[in-house]
Amino acid sequence: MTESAATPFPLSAPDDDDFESIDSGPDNVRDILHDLTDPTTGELQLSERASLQRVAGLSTELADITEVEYRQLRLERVVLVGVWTEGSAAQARANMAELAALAETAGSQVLDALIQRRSRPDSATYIGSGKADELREAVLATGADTVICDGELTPAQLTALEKIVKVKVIDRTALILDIFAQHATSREGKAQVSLAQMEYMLPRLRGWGESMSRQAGGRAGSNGGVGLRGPGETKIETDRRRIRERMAKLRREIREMKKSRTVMRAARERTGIPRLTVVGYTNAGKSSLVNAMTGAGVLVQNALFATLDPTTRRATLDDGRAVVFTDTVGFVRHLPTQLVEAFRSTLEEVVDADLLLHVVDGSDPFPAEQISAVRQVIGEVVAEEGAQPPPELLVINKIDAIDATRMTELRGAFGDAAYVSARTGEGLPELFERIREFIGRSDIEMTIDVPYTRGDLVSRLHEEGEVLSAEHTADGTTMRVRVPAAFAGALADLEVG
Ligand SMILES: Nc1nc2c(ncn2[C@@H]2O[C@H](COP(=O)(O)OP(=O)(O)OP(=O)(O)O)[C@@H](O)[C@H]2O)c(=O)[nH]1
Ligand SMILES: [Mg+2]
Repeated sequence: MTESAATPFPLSAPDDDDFESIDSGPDNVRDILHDLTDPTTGELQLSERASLQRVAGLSTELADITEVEYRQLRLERVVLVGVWTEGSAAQARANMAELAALAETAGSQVLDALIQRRSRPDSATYIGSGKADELREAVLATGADTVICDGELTPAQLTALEKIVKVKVIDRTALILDIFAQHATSREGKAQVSLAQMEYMLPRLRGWGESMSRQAGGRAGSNGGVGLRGPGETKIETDRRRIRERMAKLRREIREMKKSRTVMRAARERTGIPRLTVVGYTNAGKSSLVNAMTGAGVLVQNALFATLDPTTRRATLDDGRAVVFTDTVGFVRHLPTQLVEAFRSTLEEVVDADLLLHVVDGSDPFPAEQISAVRQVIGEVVAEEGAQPPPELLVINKIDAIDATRMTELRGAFGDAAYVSARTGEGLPELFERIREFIGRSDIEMTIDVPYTRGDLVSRLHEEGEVLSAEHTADGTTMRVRVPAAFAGALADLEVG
């Protein structure tokens, strides 16, 4: 066994100050990784490189195999591979279709997809070794430059599989991180994604580091101490330390950004305007629904994770009452834990909501799976915050795209849901009615005397509550109102009788 072949990640020496000027953002992760992997300076002992050249059209891609995950990876021509451990064949196919959609969202062209049925992923190579040879065939036949596995692989599995297929192998986690890196727009979002990427990268650096130090030890005849250690190991130690430092800095920055967002949120809370947070699986139509309900220009795209930063929009219900909608990042099966962690502060919007509108793509073949994936993430976030989950209203969207039979099935499965089409507007009045009903539940009816000097209160009453009757007197207006409990407290002084 050639140890050198197990080293797909040569680490070269970037100058110390390369790390100083990095500011938050996926670009910088890219820079760091580029620095770490500059193929012109490092110990490129990858014997496979020679064999790669046999692959037509790949000669310009040679540098890529030695580069790490993320942006500098050209995810252009990919073969997908999955291990099907449970569920029906249709579900397994749907999972692969989702992986294909994710890959395309990241900018790749999917050339082929292979699934292996087995009770659990192979501990050494994820798919069995026979299948790995087949995968190699598929890579050769299609001229793919990357293999994407539908799962989270250990660093050792990635390395072992890469050795067999001889092109870059990445896993679902790296793919999702990549998409998030491309889509993050706010400073906070970018910082969070960078942090998640580094968290993902760190143990993988270690994995490669270990294989390199073994190799160096072998060459030196033993683990010969300082003078005889391989250059790779020392380098990796430095790199890891720098990445840790960078992560600590990012964490501090994120904490600061979070503070200012908390202030903004507290201001919103004080108004007492009901907060509706729109959650759901990626591509379910959350942003479309927010647009349809508020007329706001929220980004809609037939792409996964189009929305990464929560957007808040105000809308007015039929009775004149104001509500605030927050559109959130979509969820997906096996959302990488690094990302759940990174987006925890953003997902706090979820915990704080008065009502969750859980949007579901009614045209998806397995809506129940999407629903449980979303609920699982919400459950984690809520548990972490030590809070109670807010009440949830299921909203089955895209009913324009399904036939009557499907509709009946859905109604059978999710009887209590609201059925809408953000596209055609069908069902939206009923949805508004459901929201109104919900919001009205905690209302308190009272009669108050509002002095003429309190014009501000009158507009607030219309916005946050309902004015049932108003009668003008010499000093002001006597009003019968229905208001949220929080607001009722502030009106106690004015209450009549
Ligand atoms: N047929 C149909 N398509 C819809 C409907 N609502 C949304 N879509 C489409 O579904 C795709 C995703 O819509 P978005 O609103 O971006 O979905 P999202 O849930 O915000 O997605 P992410 O932000 O990526 O998680 C777009 O192509 C929309 O045009 C609908 O009611 N009917
Ligand atoms: Mg969206």
